Amino acid sequence: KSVKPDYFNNPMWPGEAHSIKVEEILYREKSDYQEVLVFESSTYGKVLVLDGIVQLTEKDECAYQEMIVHLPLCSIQSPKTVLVVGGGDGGVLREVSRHSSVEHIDICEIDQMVIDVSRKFFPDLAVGFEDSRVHLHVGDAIEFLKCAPEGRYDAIIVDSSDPVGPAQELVEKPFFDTIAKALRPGGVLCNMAESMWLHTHLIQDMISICRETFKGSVHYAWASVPTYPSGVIGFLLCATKGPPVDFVNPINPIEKLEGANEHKRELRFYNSEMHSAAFALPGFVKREVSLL
Ligand SMILES: NCCCCCc1nc2ccccc2[nH]1
Repeated sequence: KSVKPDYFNNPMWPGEAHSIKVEEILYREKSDYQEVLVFESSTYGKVLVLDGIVQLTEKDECAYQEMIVHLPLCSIQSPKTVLVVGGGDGGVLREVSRHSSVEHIDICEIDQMVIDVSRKFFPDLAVGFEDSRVHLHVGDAIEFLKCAPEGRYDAIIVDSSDPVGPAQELVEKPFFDTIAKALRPGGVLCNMAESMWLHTHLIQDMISICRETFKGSVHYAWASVPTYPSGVIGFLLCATKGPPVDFVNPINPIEKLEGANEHKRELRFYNSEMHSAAFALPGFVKREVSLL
């Protein structure tokens, strides 16, 4: 008899499970790293699921992709070299390419299957790979960053899956050390930083590591993503020692960027007001997560 999976027994959000109505399974294979699933939902468009965890849906991916990219890139004057860790669906690349000051984009994604699946089922995200500034490296970001030249990047964006299994190392101190080394002085890091409703301990751990590693500033922002557990996702923003970075008031507002809103599809979530508002935190977060 088939054993019903215990939906409530999962490491990231024990005791809760989320359901989206499936109209049709479009793809389901195991890569060398994870199970890759794509299905047509009845109300959120196509959905990408890795090892049972929703990574994105066509309806609300804009919130995550736009915020994780423009929160860092609009916080520095003229970003030129950018590294994307993960992000194999291409959505982050689509957003980075809105910035005409950017000259070189490296992306390091470990799973070729995610790239292939995105190209086939999520053309509006995979369009990011078509930009001539993009240089794709399929492999482990831990190794990639160990070999990265010192001070190479203005911005590094870590679009990882959850720190369970292979991505666990992406929230540990050695990895943050390699990131700090690869960033120029006053360079910025933005990485996915879980949910303030569910993971304040993990967020605190990450902030403590980052405060040690990035002598500059460390900030926490968040956005509403309805198909993520608890309905929100957080972002950790760090700046290396150097010209001070004001994350809350964008020095390089997207509204002033020529062509940022036309090509690739207009912005659907991010703007400078959402940027500043994203750093406003509830009382319980201020108490549980010390950002000083
Ligand atoms: N590259 C996609 C990043 C999101 C992965 C899935 C996910 N969704 C989340 C919601 C709350 C906390 C952690 C989460 N992790």
